[in-house]
Amino acid sequence: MTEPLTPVASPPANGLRTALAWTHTARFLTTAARLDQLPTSLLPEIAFVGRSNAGKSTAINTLAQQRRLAFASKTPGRTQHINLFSVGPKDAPEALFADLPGYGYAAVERQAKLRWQQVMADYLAQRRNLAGVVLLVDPRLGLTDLDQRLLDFVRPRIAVGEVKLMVVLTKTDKLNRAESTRALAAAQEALADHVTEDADVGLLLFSALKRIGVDDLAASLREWADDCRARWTAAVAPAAELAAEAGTARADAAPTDAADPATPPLPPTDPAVPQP
Ligand SMILES: Nc1nc2c(ncn2[C@@H]2O[C@H](COP(=O)(O)OP(=O)(O)OP(=O)(O)O)[C@@H](O)[C@H]2O)c(=O)[nH]1
Ligand SMILES: [Mg+2]
Repeated sequence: MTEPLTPVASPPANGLRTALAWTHTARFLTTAARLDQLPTSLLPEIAFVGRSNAGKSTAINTLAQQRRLAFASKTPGRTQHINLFSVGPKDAPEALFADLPGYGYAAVERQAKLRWQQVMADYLAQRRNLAGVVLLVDPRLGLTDLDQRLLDFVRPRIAVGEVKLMVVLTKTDKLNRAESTRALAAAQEALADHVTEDADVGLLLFSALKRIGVDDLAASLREWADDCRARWTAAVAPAAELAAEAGTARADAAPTDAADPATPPLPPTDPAVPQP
């Protein structure tokens, strides 16, 4: 039986504090204009996606408790690269956040739109260490066709639980209680298709301005990262034992994004190292 989609529940207060302390460690790692320019990483990566101006960069800044870590702006289309941030101890990062360019901004010329659509499609379908997608949605617009098309790129990975999904309704400071309730119900309905037995799909009311949902989002992202690392370690441990028994080295086994995306990534044994 498929569980109905309910808004995420808050974990205990001490868990929230440690999760926020964890997201506060976010720092810039690198930027890339194309998928093949992104460093291969063995760390769980969490992508922030959504329409232009939805509040992706602001959400990252709020989680990081920094004003200008990710470049937020009133002008839509500001983020034009994939920007990566590492999270966790400096000498042993535990996850990456990826701020992706927004879509749906009318003034972007057609060629640029098509190019970015391809980058996003490739990223969502092929990025091997992708652990979760945070889809930021302006509740006054709801989930649009573009949002659904974006989700379609990653739908098979969400359906089997390989990639988790959190839909964050942003700027709820602009809504009254009744509007928030309606927005939640509409999003639940729009997401119904993605809720399968194995999928991990969450829904959250959020405001960077009023700090609504910030703690809960931090807690979910931390849990995703921990869960992913544990799963990857468990998946690889038997293979590593066999390899050790057979005396084979595993140094050449690092995942690449060109490889079969269905194969689970290897566990993060090393911090993310940008590669040329
Ligand atoms: N009232 C309110 N405004 C917000 C909130 N979050 C973001 N904004 C504003 O929305 C605008 C867009 O925010 P960004 O974070 O730059 O949006 P983005 O999704 O990164 O946009 P692109 O980089 O163009 O894709 C800025 O003016 C933010 O100040 C919020 O929670 N409440
Ligand atoms: Mg941005």
